[in-house]
Amino acid sequence: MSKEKLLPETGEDIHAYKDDEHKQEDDLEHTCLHISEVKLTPKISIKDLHRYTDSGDLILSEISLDISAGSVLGIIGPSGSGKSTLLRAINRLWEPPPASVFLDGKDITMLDVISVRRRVGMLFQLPALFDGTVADNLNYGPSLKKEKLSLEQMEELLKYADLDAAFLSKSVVGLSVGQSQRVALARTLANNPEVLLLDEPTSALDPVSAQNIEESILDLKMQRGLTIVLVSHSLKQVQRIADLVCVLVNGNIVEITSPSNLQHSTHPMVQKLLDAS
Ligand SMILES: Nc1ncnc2c1ncn2[C@@H]1O[C@H](COP(=O)(O)OP(=O)(O)OP(=O)(O)O)[C@@H](O)[C@H]1O
Repeated sequence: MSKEKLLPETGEDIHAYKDDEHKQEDDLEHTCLHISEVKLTPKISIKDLHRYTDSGDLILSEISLDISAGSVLGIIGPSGSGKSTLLRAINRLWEPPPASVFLDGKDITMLDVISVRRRVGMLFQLPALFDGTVADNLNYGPSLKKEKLSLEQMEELLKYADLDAAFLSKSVVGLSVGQSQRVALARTLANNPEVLLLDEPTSALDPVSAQNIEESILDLKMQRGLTIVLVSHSLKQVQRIADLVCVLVNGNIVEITSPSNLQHSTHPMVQKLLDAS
């Protein structure tokens, strides 16, 4: 139906119509603003995060960065530069100062810690599994919510972790470090996290398994829309899979850039990392 046919005949009503039209435009503007605001809110936002040891030594200094939803942030830097400490702040493995780490715009110190850890899953460098079978381990998180994974779901989780379905009935005792690390990845994914924190997830893997895990990380981003923060010692790995690279040196961010731009960095540590890679 055309607008002309809808126009009322009296002047007063015309104003009413125009007001209505403006209201609709305003509503539309509001909706658009709302949608763009939602899109612009980073999944994780870190503002002036700092940490000192009990003896007053600096571990992290004034760290600020935003991580977009559905992206992979790679964190690299020399040993002891604060990478794991930064990662651990994001799911409150240590308590960051108030208003320094935000999840979907909410200060994580104001959220229930269990729900933060469910939404933000973490895979440790040396993961500890519970006694029992691989299936028991996968079901641990869901069982806390009185849920049980189907065989199909468990197989899918193992696939992301580059493990064969035959592992489900195996006891975790006797698994190699690399296999344990992959079971731990599947167990983390079983909680359906929105964010995945990975602390050197391929450090104990052979090159082929490492490549498969890298592909899984990209699948998790593309298929499940996960936001992923990856700490790695391999600059090449970060360049292969990250959307953004953050370089930490002595607890400070010295560079945040795209993987392709990293080579243009003038920071000596970045040059050193590039030369060594
Ligand atoms: N709870 C703590 N108490 C005292 N010192 C700490 C604590 N946590 C971390 N540190 C120190 O802070 C520094 C950064 O440690 P962190 O593990 O974050 O570094 P990293 O970059 O992940 O190192 P790596 O690459 O070797 O794993 C190190 O010097 C470490 O000894």
